[in-house]
Amino acid sequence: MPALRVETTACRELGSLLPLLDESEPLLWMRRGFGMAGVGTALRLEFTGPTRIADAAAAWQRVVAAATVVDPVALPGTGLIALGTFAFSEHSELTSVLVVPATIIGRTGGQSWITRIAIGDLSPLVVPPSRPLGPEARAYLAPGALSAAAYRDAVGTAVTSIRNHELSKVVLARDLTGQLPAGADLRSAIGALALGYPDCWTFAIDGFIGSSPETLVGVTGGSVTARVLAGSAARGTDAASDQDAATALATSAKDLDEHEYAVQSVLCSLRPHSPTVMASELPFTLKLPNLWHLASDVEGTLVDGSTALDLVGALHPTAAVAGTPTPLALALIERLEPFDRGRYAGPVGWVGANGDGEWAVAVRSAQVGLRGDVTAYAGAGIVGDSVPERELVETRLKFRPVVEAFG
Ligand SMILES: C=C(O[C@@H]1C=C(C(=O)O)C=C[C@H]1O)C(=O)O
Repeated sequence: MPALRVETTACRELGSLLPLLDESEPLLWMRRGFGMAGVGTALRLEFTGPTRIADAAAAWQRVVAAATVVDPVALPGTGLIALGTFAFSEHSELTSVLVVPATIIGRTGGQSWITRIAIGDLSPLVVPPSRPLGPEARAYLAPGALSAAAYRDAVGTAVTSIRNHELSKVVLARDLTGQLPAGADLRSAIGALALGYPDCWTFAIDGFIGSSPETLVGVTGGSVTARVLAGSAARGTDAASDQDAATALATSAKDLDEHEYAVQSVLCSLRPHSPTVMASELPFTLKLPNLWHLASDVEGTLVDGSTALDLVGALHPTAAVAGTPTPLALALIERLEPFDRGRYAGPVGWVGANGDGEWAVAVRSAQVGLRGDVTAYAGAGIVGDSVPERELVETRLKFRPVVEAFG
């Protein structure tokens, strides 16, 4: 493992992180304008296959052990960090990566910082140039391998399997594809996501961009948190119908069922690491610009010194994006989805030298290839009462952030 030199320096408030990003290789983790932007790459590690997350956790320990870190700021996100994105499936063709940026610009409410990272000598301390965002990165996204009709059929097949008691829940996705013009500035699509969905985690790593409302896991100083989302409804068209939609969601037996599977999968995976981990008794309704979601916050204290990456490995894939029981749900996904999900619904986030980190479930996302090809996926949790047409409409609403960002 190369020996990284790392130095964090406090700096004046630098304003929006977006103009600092590289147009073609943006690196970002941000919520409500706060977070980290990366420029350049000091180290890139790639992983594939069933042990991709465990391999990344082990590799990260070796990177940390070999690094020399000077970090007088000592806040979450300062010092040595890697941004990461993992493929959903162990069979995925797409690589999972940890990227250690060469320069990180970070900001929280009260503090901004610059971290320089290099294998040899550190570069002089300079603020990366701020460049105005280019014209909109427009791509028309159309159905890919799974048409709307084929998606309804797949949902119908899944409902039959569930009613035959083969499994309890499966999350089925469909795909949209499009093409960006040459030289498109990805930062405008990322900016649209960040502006439209300020309470979500907006990310950009290795061409994978999105704005996720769902925390897979957060680790800070021995505490673990997660926000489970499952169960969705369209927003109303006026205040009264919007309230009705939220109330209907909060009392829908179908959605509460779907949600409970997701909460139980997270609690079961975390319990070995945090025996006292708990979720709120009832889910709350989380309001996003495009949807209502049923949400539960989970909290616990870690007893075994697990790092954020260890817990990512323990949690992925949750029932919010795979189903219950997990192996049967994954097998049905493989059978009914005629595509590789890539990093969609996989873990995306960052890990620090002390193992702290924040990871989201990479929904509301799109992968941009080297030739500007865009692939996006959105899915819905299917249970015995699911109606194919309604699930199709739900995926349409879930595509909205990405479709509008490229629109
Ligand atoms: C699968 C997606 O979202 C997940 C599924 C949800 C549901 O089925 O209600 C809600 C939030 C996410 O956990 C997606 O956005 O593609």
